[in-house]
Order: sequence, then structure tokens, then C-alpha cells
Amino acid sequence: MSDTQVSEPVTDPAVAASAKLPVADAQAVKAESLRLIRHHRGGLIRVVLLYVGSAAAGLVGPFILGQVVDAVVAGTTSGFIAAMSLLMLGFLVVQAVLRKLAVRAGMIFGETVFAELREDFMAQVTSLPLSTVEKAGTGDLVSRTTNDVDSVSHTVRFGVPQVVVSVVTIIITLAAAILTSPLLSIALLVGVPLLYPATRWYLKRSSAGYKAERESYAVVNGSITETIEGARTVDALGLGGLRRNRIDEALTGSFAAERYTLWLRSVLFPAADTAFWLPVAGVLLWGGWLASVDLVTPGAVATVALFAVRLIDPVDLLIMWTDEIQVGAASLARIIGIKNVPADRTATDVQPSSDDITVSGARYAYRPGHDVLHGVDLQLRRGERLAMVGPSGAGKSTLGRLIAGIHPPTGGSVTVGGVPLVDRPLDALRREVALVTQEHHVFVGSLADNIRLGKADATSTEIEKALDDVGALGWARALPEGLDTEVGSGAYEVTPAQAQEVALARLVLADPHTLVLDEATSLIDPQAARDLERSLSAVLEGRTVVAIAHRLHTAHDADRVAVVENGNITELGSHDELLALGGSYASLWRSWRTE
Ligand SMILES: Nc1ncnc2c1ncn2[C@@H]1O[C@H](COP(=O)(O)OP(=O)(O)OP(=O)(O)O)[C@@H](O)[C@H]1O
Repeated sequence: MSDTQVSEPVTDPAVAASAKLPVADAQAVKAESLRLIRHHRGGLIRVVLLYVGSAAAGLVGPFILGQVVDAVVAGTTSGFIAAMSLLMLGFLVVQAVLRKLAVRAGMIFGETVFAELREDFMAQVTSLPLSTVEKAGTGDLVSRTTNDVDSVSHTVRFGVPQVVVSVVTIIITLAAAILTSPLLSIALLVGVPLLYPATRWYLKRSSAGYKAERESYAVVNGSITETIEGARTVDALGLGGLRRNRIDEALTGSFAAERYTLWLRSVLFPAADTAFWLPVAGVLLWGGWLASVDLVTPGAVATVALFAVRLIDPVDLLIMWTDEIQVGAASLARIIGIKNVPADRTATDVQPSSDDITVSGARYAYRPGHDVLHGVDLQLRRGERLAMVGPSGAGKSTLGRLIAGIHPPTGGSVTVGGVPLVDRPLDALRREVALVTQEHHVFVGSLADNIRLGKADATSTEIEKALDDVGALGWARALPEGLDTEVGSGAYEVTPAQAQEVALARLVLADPHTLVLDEATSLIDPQAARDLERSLSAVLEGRTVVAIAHRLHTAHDADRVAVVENGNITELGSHDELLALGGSYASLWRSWRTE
């Protein structure tokens, strides 16, 4: 046990840290733990029975030793002592075999429970609403999927079996001591007045302390990953000092949180260490006196004193694991807290009657009470190209995300063939409408696997055709291992333009009837933009397209133009119609032409 002494920190970091994603409360953690235990009851019973057998076999040693002491006091033969020694040896072997089986069963139990927990967690994380993931930032989620999962894994794999073995050993040892001599066993309790309040004091504070510790790791993770992800911006704007300060602040918070829990341990551990040896001394003193007045035999004193020594390890393990289990429980609260994120949609199996997308009375608020769309109506015509124009912050991207089914509207509806987009199962929805942004992530894996994300069962011929459609087959084949080349972070780095073509090839495979383009070509150089536009027009062919236009020539070429102002569509018609109307679009167009 650690005996590091530190002074009480000034602030309780439990109050200082806060999580963005929900954290489950103690009751939910208890309910989830009980559910897991019930679900894996068979495995747990096997572990307990094997440990009971092993602990019982281990107690025979001190009992026989007591018998030998009494026999020696009464006068015995060396044959008796040899027989008893052989018997003890036999039970030691039984104990070792049962213990090995118990450890194995415990490991299997831990791995099975943890596998279920991890699978559930991954399923929940991957189906979190996109808006929640965007709001929460990467740090918290990354910390939950790494630190917290590691900590729960450690607790479930090692902690639960250790707690089981400790509890079983303590109960059986106490029972055996009472059977040997109830009067003598009273001395086993002398450590309790010290151990009980110290443990209680500790447990009252440790849960919040460990929770804050975990949360502070999330803050550290967040500040570091943000700095790495934005390294170019940090460098370009000379934000190094600011970022260093932010990381320093996060580390200071984490240091305070760790210092707090260390302080808790530094109070508990010395108290516990003292409390362990008190019963041994108590049994010897109390037993010595009882034996001197013939109330117990010297053999019984020897047996119970040995039992008192045998209690030290399991009680120590139990306290140590109570400590670790607090850490595990804090992590489990953060893992199952993900379940408390309300779903932003419930899929139904109602089939759309057509490919027509209708927006009626759609409202949207990122924060309750602050609508950024105020009852938008729009009927998309099949196969048309509609350009959305308007001032910055007017709500074009938000409307685009509603039309792509990314966000459910907070009022009104957005439907495909009469069915709300958000009622469609996600995999079906992505074959109907897709959002194309300038963010094109290339995942670690082969190029072919990256394209296959658009359609899981695509054949190699389909993948090659998709690449060919977007004009990317040439460079893809020229890669060191062709389409099997590993790409993504740490592997072959494709250029931003190639990454966009990969994204477009995915779209070709997914084959949605409607596309929402948001700033798809604005960040790359003009030559690359022209190449991409060629690829894009192949992808757009035959589909309904909503383009959020930043350059007015997109609007000029579109079938219809929607002018978005202050969260509403204020003008809707062809380029010529809107020019003739002489409203906002006409003045935008005139000012753009004269620039
Ligand atoms: N994730 C978000 N959280 C909170 N508010 C947001 C978020 N995204 C956008 N907004 C707000 O919603 C409003 C509409 O933004 P939106 O991005 O839809 O406008 P836009 O017309 O696409 O602008 P731009 O052309 O600059 O992209 C703005 O006031 C913006 O500040």
C-alpha cells in the first residue's frame, strides 16, 4: 500500500470539473452492474464456488496446526505429527489446484462481461446523434473510449474476481475462527473501530474525487487533441502561447484532481495497515490469557492467530479494490452515461411513396428558444438543380443539413415521399439523400475499403467504375499497391483533391437520388476546383441537387434559386425570374457583376 503523505488540497476538484456528455448517476451504475451480474450469473457462480473450495482447503492448514499444538501439549507420537503434515500437504495441493481453476474461471468471467460492455458501448457511440458529437467535442468522447474503457476493463477483468475471492475468504475464515472458538474470535474485531471509520470517511469522498479525476483527463485530452488537429492554425496565427496556457490550465486541473485522490489514499492506507495487525496482537494477548485460565487450548490460540494473519491479505485486497472499483465505477458512469443522450430520431419501416423531398414549416434551433430557421417551405422538383444563396449566417447550411436529414427539424417537417427523413433508418436514408461538404475523411484502411463505405457489398468492378466516374481511376491504379494501398493517417497520404474524389466515389456507390452540396469546392485551388467540378458533374447527373452557392455563377447555372435571409426563403425562382423581380437576388447579382 502507498503511504505517501500529502496535505489536504484547498479545493475539491469534483466541483471544478464538468462533463459535456451525460454521466450516469450512482443508481444507474448499480443497476447496470446488477444487470451484467444477472446476465452472467452462471459464470459468477462457478467463480464463487471454486474460490469457496480453494479458501476452505486453505483453512485446513491452520486448523491441523492447532490440533498438532494441542497433541504436542498432551504428548504425542512423531507418527501422528508426520501424518498430520502429510494431510496438510494434501490440502495445500487441493487449494492450489482449485485456485488455479478459480483464477481461470474469473478471467473468463471478466473477459465475457467486458466484451459485452464494450460492444454495447461501441454500438451506442457510433449511433450518437451527429449534433451531440459536434457539441461535445472530441476530447470527452476520446477519453471515454480510451481511458474509461481501459479503467472499466481493468476493474472487470481483475477487480471483480479479486473482490469475490476476498469476500469469500473473509467470510469463510471468520466462520472457521468462530467454529474454533467464539470467545477467542472476539479479538478479531479489535481492528474494526479503526478500519470502519477510516474506510467510511474515504468512500464518502472517493467517488466524486475519482469522477473529477476522469473528467480532468478528458479536459487534458481535449486541449491536446484540439491543438494537434489545429496545428496549422496555431502556427499560422501564432497561438502557441495561448494553447500552451490552455494545456497548462488543463494539467493544473488534472494535477489538483489527482492530488485530491492521493490525499484520500494517504489517510486511508496507514489507518488500514495498523488495523490489519491489531487482531493478530489481540488474539495472541487475549488468547494467551484465556489459555492461562484454561478457557481455550493453546492449539486454538495458534489456529485463530493464524486465521487472523490469513485475514490480512483479503481485507487489504478488498480495500485496495474498493478504491480501484471507485475508479472503475466513475468510468462506468461515464460509459453508460452515453445511453442518456436522447436519440434524435426513431427509425420506422414506413416506405417513402416517391423520391420527392418537401420542406414544410421547418424550424430549427441549435439552442432552445433561438430559432435560426423560421418556418421554411420548399418543394424540391425531381432532378432539378436548386441553388441557395444569401448572406452569411442566414441559415443556408442549417437548411441544407435539414434537407439531408442530419438534424431533425425542431418544428414543421422535412419529408421524402411523405415520410419524415429522420424516420428513415440511417443506412436507407444515406441511399436517398447525402450531404457533400468539404470535410472528406479518409479512414485508415485500403483505398478500396474507403470507397466501399458507400456500399458495403460493392464488388471490385463497381468500385473501379465509381472511381472512373469521378475521374480518379488513373491515380488510384498508379498507387504503390493500386486499390489495395493502405491510405489514411500513418499510411499513404492522399492529396485533399484526391480525398474529395474518394468521397465522391463513395457517393456514386451509395447512389442517393438527392444531394446537398455545401461549399464543396471552395477550399481547393482553382485548377483542382475545375477538375473536381468535372468529377462532381458526373456524380450530379440525373440527381436532384441542392447547392449552397458561394459563387453566384452556380446560381446562374441552376434551374432555380432560393434566397435565404434571416432563416426564411424570401425569393424563389429561376435566375431570370429573380432578376426580373428586382429584389435581393437582383441586387446581389448586380453587385457581383460589377465587382
Ligand atoms: N453548431 C451551431 N451551434 C449554434 N449555432 C449555430 C451552429 N451552426 C450555425 N449556427 C447559427 O445558426 C445561424 C445560421 O447559420 P448557418 O451556418 O446555417 O448560416 P449560413 O447561411 O450557412 O452561413 P454561411 O454562409 O456563413 O455558412 C447563424 O446564426 C449561426 O451562428
